[in-house]
Amino acid sequence: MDFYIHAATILDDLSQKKGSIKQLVFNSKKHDPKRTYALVCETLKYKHVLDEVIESAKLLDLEKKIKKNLARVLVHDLLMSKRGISASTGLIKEAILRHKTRLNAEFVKLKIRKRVKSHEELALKNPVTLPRWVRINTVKATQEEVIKQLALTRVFSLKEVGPKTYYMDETIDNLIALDSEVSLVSESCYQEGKIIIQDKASCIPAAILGNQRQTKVGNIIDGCAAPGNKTTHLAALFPDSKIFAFERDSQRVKTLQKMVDISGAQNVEIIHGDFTHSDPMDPKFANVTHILLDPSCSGSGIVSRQDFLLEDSEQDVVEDVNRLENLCSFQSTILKHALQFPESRYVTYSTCSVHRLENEQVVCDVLSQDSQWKCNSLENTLPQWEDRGIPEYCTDPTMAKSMIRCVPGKFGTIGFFVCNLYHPGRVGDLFEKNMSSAVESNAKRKRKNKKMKSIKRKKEKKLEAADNSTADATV
Ligand SMILES: C[S@@+](CC[C@H](N)C(=O)[O-])C[C@H]1O[C@@H](n2cnc3c(N)ncnc32)[C@H](O)[C@@H]1O
Repeated sequence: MDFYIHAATILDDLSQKKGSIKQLVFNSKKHDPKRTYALVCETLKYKHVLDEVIESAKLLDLEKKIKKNLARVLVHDLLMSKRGISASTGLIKEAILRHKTRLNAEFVKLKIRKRVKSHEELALKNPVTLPRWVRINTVKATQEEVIKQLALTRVFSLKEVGPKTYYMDETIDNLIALDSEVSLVSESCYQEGKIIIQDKASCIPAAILGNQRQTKVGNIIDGCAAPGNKTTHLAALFPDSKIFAFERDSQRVKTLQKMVDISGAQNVEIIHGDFTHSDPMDPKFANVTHILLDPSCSGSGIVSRQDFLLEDSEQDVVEDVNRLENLCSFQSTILKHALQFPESRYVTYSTCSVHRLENEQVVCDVLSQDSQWKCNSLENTLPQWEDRGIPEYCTDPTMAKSMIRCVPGKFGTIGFFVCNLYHPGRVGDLFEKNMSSAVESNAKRKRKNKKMKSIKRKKEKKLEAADNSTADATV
């Protein structure tokens, strides 16, 4: 019975907003966490059904010693698990079993009322299902090869994606969306590194950096690299550059190495160490022109597959402000460091957080102390992406245009933030360039219009003259 009491305590803690399901289950070493996790999630999935059955059977009125969450987990297993309640006989189990017939009858009545045959049809459905985003690793394969190997048929909108179909993303090259339920781990093209499972939002930083080629492209730094999604993306986009991939955590370095090996990238040098301790003046980095910085963050943008199980009030776990402030200070330090490399021209800063403190605020704080770096233009920062930084969070609202926000669940992505920075002293002023090119094309258009008008006028004059001569002839 201890197992059920423990699962009920997790449900109590969830309603008191003490943490997420995963945190509460896996931080506590009690019992088998996987089994507890499964029972907690299943109970939440059927909470509305269980509550109705418990209420109709008057279980809590008749068994005053049993609390609501304990009743929920036990009734769940009694009615919905093939094994029933897996606990040795005792007072609590006996109390529930006394009402077995009544509980079963109420459950059958409810199914008839709801016109369903199986209890699975009564489960709460996840309203936010993200597709399975897959990046085709062009180091090893082409789109055509992968699509043929996975035997997929193309559909033309995200909504249409289902089993055995794919949607070709229009924002990021070589990115496809598959059915959210698809499992790819046993597919040979996954095992061979031809495809990389990577959320669309997470592909944006390397894609933006890949477009910054207005001046020379030298080597690249990925300051916070493991597990290596963005490193391998950079390796594919910049085959002629060396990618220096920093990772300070020894376990995660191993994962990074594995991912780089499987991706087939030959241009990555992994550096096991703290990026903030690297020396920007080291001759090794003298030719670094592009930097991708994706530091540790609160992860508040990550859409958990279980979030929908909690009511809004339970989900709203108050973020520890101290923790956010510490992260913000670390993120500012690491971004400041990234801006010190003497030849670097372009830096993207990204997080999978939705918090101002880790996003706009970090960028604004750092730029307020370094006048040499600026926010890049909208034209150079995926202009077609609708959701930008939040102007009210920026010291200068125009900065928000060089920022991208991905709203969790919208357009099939997790919550994400990217800012695109550049060094005008090394590449020239891109705003001025864009402005002058805009002025130039405006002037061109005016010249063209003038020319067209004068051609038209000449033609009209000719016609008039012809008309006049005809009229003359007729008179
Ligand atoms: C958000 S994850 C990076 C994810 C990665 N960019 C990807 O797309 O797969 C942050 C990583 O940075 C590492 N990290 C944090 N601080 C670091 C530092 N000062 N130097 C190097 N690595 C650091 C963490 O250990 C973690 O692996």
